[in-house]
Amino acid sequence: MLTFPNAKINLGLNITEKRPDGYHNLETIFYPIPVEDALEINPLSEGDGKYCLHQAGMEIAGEAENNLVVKAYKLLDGLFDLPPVDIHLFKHIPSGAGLGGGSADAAFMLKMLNEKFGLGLSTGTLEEYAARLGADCAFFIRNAPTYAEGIGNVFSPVSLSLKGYQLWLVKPDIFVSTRDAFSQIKPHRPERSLKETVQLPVEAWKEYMVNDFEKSVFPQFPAIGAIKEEMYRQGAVYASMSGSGSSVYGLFAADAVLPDVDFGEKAFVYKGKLTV
Ligand SMILES: C[C@](O)(CO)[C@H](O)COP(=O)(O)OP(=O)(O)OC[C@H]1O[C@@H](n2ccc(N)nc2=O)[C@H](O)[C@@H]1O
Ligand SMILES: Nc1ncnc2c1ncn2[C@@H]1O[C@H](COP(=O)(O)OP(=O)(O)OP(=O)(O)O)[C@@H](O)[C@H]1O
Repeated sequence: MLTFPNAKINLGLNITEKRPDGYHNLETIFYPIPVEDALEINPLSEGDGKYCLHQAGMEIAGEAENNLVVKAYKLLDGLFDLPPVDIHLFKHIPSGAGLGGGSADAAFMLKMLNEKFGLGLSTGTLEEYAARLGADCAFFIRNAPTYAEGIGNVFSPVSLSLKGYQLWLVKPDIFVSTRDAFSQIKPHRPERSLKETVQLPVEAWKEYMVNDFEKSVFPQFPAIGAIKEEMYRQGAVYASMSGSGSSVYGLFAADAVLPDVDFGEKAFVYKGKLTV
């Protein structure tokens, strides 16, 4: 069985307070985008292990047992004693990009195992299991535009469609540590909630919709801020960093012509139409 976990972007990201446990409460909107990994499971007949992970595409740091698709398998295996599986993961979504690629893989693995082995888990239960694997993971179960608060794990649906807009996404060859990015933030409540801001026309977002991480990340990595400026120079209706970076996206009108821009040899670049 084959599935295609997709990435997300953050539309706005307000970090509102630091919690006693060291984490931060925030509000953001997760929006699915058509940048995808490929993930396949087949019955595993050789050896006496319960899983075997084969990886291709972009490299992922860390051991196989720390891969979130393996963690997802182990979680359900612990509850349902699943048959052994052979896992193939083709990595196309850049990691450490604020695109939630690892979280997407984990959530899609849960959904695929549920279907393949007829576990009968409801969407709510899958979300609960996904949340154990990472705060962002649960979003990818429904995979629809979502307003998130708490530590990014308390969801409500948001009525919004960017279908038809062109997305230009650039992830430069720069690593931003999410933990460090959080540690440099002075949390505050925005003047108006993102829930209201997102209902404004997309043309007004530039003025009101903010990713709080930009304030600390751009001075440290000016090349990331420069990508956002380039997006606006090229006519973006709205541009922002996603999550804690380092990727930056621009939303462009359906008929805009997006030129070739050199963002560096190792930069990941995607251009395409939003489909939801
Ligand atoms: C900022 C977002 O990209 C928004 O989409 C995500 O919430 C970040 O999620 P992530 O990359 O999966 O991050 P995690 O691996 O959960 O957390 C990394 C580190 O960031 C800090 N962290 C994370 C989430 C949060 N709400 N408050 C925090 O302070 C913690 O120090 C944590 O140890
Ligand atoms: N299947 C996976 N794909 C990518 N990274 C994985 C995976 N499993 C575990 N990881 C680990 O998770 C880390 C973060 O990866 P991810 O692709 O989710 O990045 P991110 O863009 O920072 O996500 P976020 O939007 O949640 O900040 C990687 O550095 C890697 O060590």
